[in-house]
Amino acid sequence: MRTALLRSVDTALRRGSSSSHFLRRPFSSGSLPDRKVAILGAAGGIGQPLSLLLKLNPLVSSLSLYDIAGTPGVAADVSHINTRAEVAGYAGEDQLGKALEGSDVVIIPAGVPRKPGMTRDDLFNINAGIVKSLATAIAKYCPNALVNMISNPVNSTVPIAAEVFKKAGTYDEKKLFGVTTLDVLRAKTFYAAKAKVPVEEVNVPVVGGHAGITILPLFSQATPSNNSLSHEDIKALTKRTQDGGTEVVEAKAGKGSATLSMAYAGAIFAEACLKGLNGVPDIIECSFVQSNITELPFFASKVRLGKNGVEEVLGLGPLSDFEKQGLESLKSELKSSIEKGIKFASEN
Ligand SMILES: NC(=O)c1ccc[n+]([C@@H]2O[C@H](COP(=O)([O-])OP(=O)(O)OC[C@H]3O[C@@H](n4cnc5c(N)ncnc54)[C@H](O)[C@@H]3O)[C@@H](O)[C@H]2O)c1
Ligand SMILES: O=C(O)C[C@H](O)C(=O)O
Repeated sequence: MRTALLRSVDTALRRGSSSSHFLRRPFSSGSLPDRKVAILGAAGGIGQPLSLLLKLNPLVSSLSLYDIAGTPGVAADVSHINTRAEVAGYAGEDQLGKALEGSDVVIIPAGVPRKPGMTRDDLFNINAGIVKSLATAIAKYCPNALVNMISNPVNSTVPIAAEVFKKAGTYDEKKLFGVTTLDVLRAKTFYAAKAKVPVEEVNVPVVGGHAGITILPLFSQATPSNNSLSHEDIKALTKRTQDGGTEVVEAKAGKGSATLSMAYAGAIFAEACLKGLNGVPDIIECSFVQSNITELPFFASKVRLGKNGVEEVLGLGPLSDFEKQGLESLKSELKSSIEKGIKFASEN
């Protein structure tokens, strides 16, 4: 029973991403380099399942779980799982340095989630300060780590972190990522159901940013293609992907936003970063990064990951007229969210 369960989890996880290999058994960690991953906000709704998924990942040798409180319990719990990663829990600001020291990848799901009726930007006032203080500590204790920003509003928190790193003299644009993987998972899931194609084979790039209309799925590039989808179908799929976060917030009715699907998305993206660091070729994921593929200074698109983080920001590829229109419409909102983050970091 246990073996059958593990096998089906394994298959599901591996199918979720072409690059994912969680739980592949048997695995040998003998030839894998040591990699420390820190999760900031590890006791939260995303942090806990994300800690579990990373404990299951053989690429992780050291898992550092930090939060303002509650992390010793989470760490003790996941540490009993018989996988490679050594787990340590750190609680409170005086332990943040220790949690971060030596990290190769830092994942940040720290901050408040939405309630029904709120936009992601409504979280700015609380989360901007949290992200700023955590970025300040990263600049001090692990300036070379790849930073995976999950905390919302991602369109502003990534520019905030960039400004903090610039001020500290540690900014490397190749090492800062807004995690938009959940948008990609949603686009794949919704497309597969509508196009009636096997979900594990689907690929759909999602570009732009991570809020409302700034989330732009490129269904014209979806594979396997399905030419029988109408313009109305594509419009509906686009809207559902853009509103995916809100769909979960409303269903949870005041108990937060996506946590389980986000933990899975965060684990996929962190694994892609680790594979890139380890020199595995052709690791490509969408992410919100410093970019010059449009006139905006940060933009989500496909990026190739390598030993130093972003190896190449890939272009948008051919867009349908509907997508071209979506791209033009998202620019002003995305620009002002980016500027809001930069302004906050420079004034505070
Ligand atoms: N990028 C995405 O696609 C995506 C998806 C889902 C949620 N999110 C965002 O992720 C964030 C977290 O969501 P959640 O559901 O896990 O919330 P949560 O409230 O369940 O957990 C957040 C955790 O952050 C901790 N925290 C607060 N301040 C901290 C600090 N200074 N240092 C360390 N930890 C701190 C809290 O103690 C808590 O444990 C929210 O901002 C949410 O909007 C982003
Ligand atoms: O929607 C939210 O507030 C959380 C997250 O950004 C999501 O897309 O699920």
